[in-house]
Amino acid sequence: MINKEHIQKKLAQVIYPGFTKSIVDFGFTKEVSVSEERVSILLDIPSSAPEIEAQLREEITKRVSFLGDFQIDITITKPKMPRETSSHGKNVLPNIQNFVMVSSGKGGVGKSTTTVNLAIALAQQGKRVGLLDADIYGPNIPRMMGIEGEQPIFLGKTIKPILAHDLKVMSIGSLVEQGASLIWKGAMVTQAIEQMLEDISWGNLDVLLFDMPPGTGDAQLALAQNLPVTSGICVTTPQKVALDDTIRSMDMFTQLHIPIAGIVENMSGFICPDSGKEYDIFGKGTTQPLADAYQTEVLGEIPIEPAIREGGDSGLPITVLAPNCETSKRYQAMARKLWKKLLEVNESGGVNNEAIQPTVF
Ligand SMILES: Nc1ncnc2c1ncn2[C@@H]1O[C@H](COP(=O)(O)OP(=O)(O)OP(=O)(O)O)[C@@H](O)[C@H]1O
Repeated sequence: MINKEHIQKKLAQVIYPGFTKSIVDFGFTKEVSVSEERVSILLDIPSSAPEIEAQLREEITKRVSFLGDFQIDITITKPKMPRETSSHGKNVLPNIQNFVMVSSGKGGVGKSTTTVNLAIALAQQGKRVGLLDADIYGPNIPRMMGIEGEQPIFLGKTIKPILAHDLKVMSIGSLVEQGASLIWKGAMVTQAIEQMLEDISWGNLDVLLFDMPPGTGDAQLALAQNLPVTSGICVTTPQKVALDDTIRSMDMFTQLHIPIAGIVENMSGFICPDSGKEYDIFGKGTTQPLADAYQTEVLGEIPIEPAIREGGDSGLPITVLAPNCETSKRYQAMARKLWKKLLEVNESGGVNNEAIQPTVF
């Protein structure tokens, strides 16, 4: 007679579509019950895509029916499909359900580090994630993701993103000659962003994150004009001198009609690796009043941690190298908050970028 453990073993062989981990490793199997002639399985998955549900049903039925002749009831709960009308205006990437713009008021605050770890945390939670490095003035995502020097594959006119740590990744750094983009201004930036959006074949994704150049410039405007950006995140550090730049960044989201998901306070305190004690080096908790002023939240406080820098330099981000450490848990919590916000934006009617389209004289 088969029991729950037999079924669990079979479910542990079912790989979640598009990933390398199983539905059991992801924690998507919520209940398994077995009676004489019936097996009931309850799954809770993070994707609303019908093809994922269909693939899972087929794969589970195939594996479990191998154990004997009984009825298999599979219940799958999933987030609601975003309404077709949830976004209005121009959208050049309709196969992607959500777009997240990660910005910072100034350079060097840890914007790329945050984007990479947040994207990985979302993928670890079973989302189909893409990461586009649109930082034309300092594209460093390839190094951080361990794909430096890897050449993108061209399929006719389109470019295939590179797969790394369960993400689809593409960087402007992989597409233009080193240093060439440093002198781009105005229309050239707009053109480059538009070209990148058109040429990369992402396939179906739950979310695409953009690592933007620091500041509030042409790249941000070009992106928001071409896609209904579901949410914006501002990365900052706790020093008071960063405040004005952060305000500019938040105002930009408002002007571009981008719903703000929240602020990330990076380099917030220092956790001593020897004692585990936390010290305030640049300060800590200073961004909460700003979040309140913009009626948003602090998505997370990430401490200064040597492993974060080492992870960035070696191509093994901390969320991959040490997924259970305190900092990785904070990135995980941040990913959950972001996902909740994206669902809320879609539920409440989505985003409209019509008002920011270029005016034709
Ligand atoms: N919390 C942290 N603890 C330790 N090091 C960090 C932390 N956050 C970022 N760093 C390191 O700081 C440096 C700058 O980070 P990063 O490149 O992410 O910043 P950025 O804001 O994207 O910069 P840019 O403006 O050049 O794009 C990197 O070496 C990174 O590894």
